[in-house]
Amino acid sequence: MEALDYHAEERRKAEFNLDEMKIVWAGSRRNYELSDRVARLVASDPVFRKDNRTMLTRKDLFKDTLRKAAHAWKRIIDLRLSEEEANMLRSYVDQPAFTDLHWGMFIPAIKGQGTSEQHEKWLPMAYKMQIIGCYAQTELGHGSNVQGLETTATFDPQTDEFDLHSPTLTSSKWWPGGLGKVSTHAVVYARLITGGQDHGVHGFIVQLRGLDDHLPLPGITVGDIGMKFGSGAYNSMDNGLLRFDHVRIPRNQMLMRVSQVTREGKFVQSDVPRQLVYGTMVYVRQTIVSDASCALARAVCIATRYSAVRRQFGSQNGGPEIQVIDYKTQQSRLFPLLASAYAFRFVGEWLKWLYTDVTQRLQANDFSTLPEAHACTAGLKSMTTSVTADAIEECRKLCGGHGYLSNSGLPELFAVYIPTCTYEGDNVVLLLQVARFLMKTVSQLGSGKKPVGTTAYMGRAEHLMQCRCEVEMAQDWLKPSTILEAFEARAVRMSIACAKSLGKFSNPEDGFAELSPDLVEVAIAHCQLIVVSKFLEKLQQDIPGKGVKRQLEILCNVYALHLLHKHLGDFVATGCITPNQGALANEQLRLLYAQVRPNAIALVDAFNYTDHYLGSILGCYDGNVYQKLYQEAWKDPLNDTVVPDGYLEYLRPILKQHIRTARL
Ligand SMILES: CCCCC/C=C\C/C=C\C/C=C\C/C=C\CCCC(=O)SCCNC(=O)CCNC(=O)[C@H](O)C(C)(C)COP(=O)(O)OP(=O)(O)OC[C@H]1O[C@@H](n2cnc3c(N)ncnc32)[C@H](O)[C@@H]1OP(=O)(O)O
Ligand SMILES: Cc1cc2nc3c(=O)[nH]c(=O)nc-3n(C[C@H](O)[C@H](O)[C@H](O)COP(=O)(O)OP(=O)(O)OC[C@H]3O[C@@H](n4cnc5c(N)ncnc54)[C@H](O)[C@@H]3O)c2cc1C
Repeated sequence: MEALDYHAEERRKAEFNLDEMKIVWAGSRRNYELSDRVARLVASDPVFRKDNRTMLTRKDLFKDTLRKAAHAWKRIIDLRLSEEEANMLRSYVDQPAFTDLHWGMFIPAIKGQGTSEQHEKWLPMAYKMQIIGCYAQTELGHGSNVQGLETTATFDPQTDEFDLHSPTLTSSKWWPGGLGKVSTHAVVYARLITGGQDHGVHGFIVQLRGLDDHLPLPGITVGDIGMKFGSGAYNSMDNGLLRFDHVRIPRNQMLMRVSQVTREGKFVQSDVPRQLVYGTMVYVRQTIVSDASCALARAVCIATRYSAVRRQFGSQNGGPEIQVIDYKTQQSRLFPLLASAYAFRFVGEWLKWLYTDVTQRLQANDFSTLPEAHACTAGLKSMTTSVTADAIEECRKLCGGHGYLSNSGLPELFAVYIPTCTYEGDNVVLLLQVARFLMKTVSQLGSGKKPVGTTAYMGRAEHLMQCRCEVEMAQDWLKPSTILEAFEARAVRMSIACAKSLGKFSNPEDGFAELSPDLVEVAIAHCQLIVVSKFLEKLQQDIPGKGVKRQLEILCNVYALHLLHKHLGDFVATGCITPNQGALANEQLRLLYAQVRPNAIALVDAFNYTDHYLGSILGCYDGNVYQKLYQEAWKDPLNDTVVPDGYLEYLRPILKQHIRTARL
């Protein structure tokens, strides 16, 4: 008998080839097949069960994380999975763990900042997980201001060692994931001091725990920093604290690609830019952008499927009520998020390409594209995570009361996701980095230096400062060149206006501080332009499959026009469009929502998420929401007994007292 599918009718409405869309979402047929296979592997393995996660105590949750990580490692070895498949497997296990930091930061830090001898020594052990590492940069007193870190690494020429020390309480390392209970090693960021001179922050490989007994080595104090936001969620991670009391490490454990310390204690700065010490952050920021599309897609999948099942009001002649997805307000809140998920997917793909390109150039000692790579990763990390965090909460509201239930999957997704707005660079701090980059680009416009890459549009500032939007009818907003020019003109006009205001200050740094809220808006406008332009570029590609390209065009227009509507103030105030053209964009947006509507369920099916990964009753593939909610309620431990524990001690006396009082 065929399984019941409450979404069958919705699925029939789709106007495009779903299989081809799945391939577009995955990036290629190969990626799709790999990811599909690995997702099913995880979903069918009882060790990776996660439906009881939010009920566990911290200790049980942590042990469960260790168990899953060990089991994942066993599967990776047994099935001889490639590095790519192993990464997919860990992400489908969907439980933050020390392994994220080991593979995601410790190894990349050694790869990016270590010399070839250091690679040979450390990487094989790390790849086999004979050592487990973390990334220990942030301290109790400083996270954003990396140059303000206080831990010291003082070179002792007598012994050819560094002496690592935590001179103050605020110099205690605080937050590194995997540090609290697991890591045997860390890349520690500390101020390098030779011959009494401070050379700024550098990375050092430091062993923290014994490889036989797991006990902290002498001079090391290490532990977990405590419970974090929400239940389950990021509490599976042992974010840690760490103090050094004159811990000695050999000289060759300083990561020496960027600068070296010789046997005599001489500091040598190579011609590699010192910013490469920050290289691991650039790498992780790039991965965070792709992860944002996954998290956003997950929330949107849940809210879309549930919105098609949920009915409220409007029954006619005893017929069914209206599906809430048919309310225009629901569509105007949901469909831009659906479009954003696709937009972030494509910009994530492009950013991966940019990162690969900059890495290849760095290997060939070409550092020219590093500033742009930094600005793009910082800006897009900031923009996509802020949007996604807000979107998860919006999706919860789109699911009404049931969205607040833990088994909707949304509360835990929110709790696990929101720290992305803070870690790997606070989002505002990162946008200010983008703004600095933009102001520098504007200041060089007159110098004959042609802006390239994502700032190439600034080279057409003269035209963009005075161009007029030619939209006369709603459908004129469907022209890609019209959309692009509006976004370019808005970004350049906001940048130049800010640069002019900055010029009024005698001290540019004072100006930058004073105007920082405006500068953040400039950075956002620039990042939105990047996302819109990369979506439009994607549509230039040959995209096979019936109706697939058409759907993507609709989503791209929804993405761009909803931003235009949301930031209408910017577009009108800078004179890029008139208020009437803004109204036409909104009119077009409504028409686009109607075109998305019949395809909405298929567009979230294209994410190809298993029910296991989604972890949501409201988002389950078959849409059998009510029955599952009802069954699930009875599984709650509170329902193990009919009369709750504590009744005799606390409830009964009150109830009885009430009777006595009533009798008085
Ligand atoms: C749900 C399941 C999840 C599963 C995930 C699975 C896998 C994912 C894989 C990996 C992810 C792994 C784990 C994820 C989880 C948690 C990880 C969290 C880890 C952390 O959380 S780890 C700590 C991160 N902590 C920060 O993120 C600190 C932020 N703070 C900074 O980053 C800097 O401190 C800054 C930039 C604010 C100021 O720094 P500053 O004061 O020294 O610099 P200043 O402003 O003076 O700039 C001087 C010149 O350097 C240029 N410049 C700056 N940065 C550059 C860079 N990165 N590259 C190239 N150039 C750069 C400038 O553009 C300028 O250039 P110019 O001179 O040309 O203008
Ligand atoms: C879950 C989680 C995991 C983490 N994992 C790791 C890890 O593995 N390794 C590691 O080293 N670190 C880790 N961190 C630390 C993280 O990288 C830092 O918390 C982050 O970089 C933000 O720095 P901060 O805490 O100093 O924030 P602060 O800089 O103190 O931010 C506080 C406020 O000040 C504002 N602010 C700060 N500077 C400026 C400025 N110049 N201009 C305007 N506003 C400003 C910010 O916008 C923010 O609103 C983790 C953090 C979390 C939450």
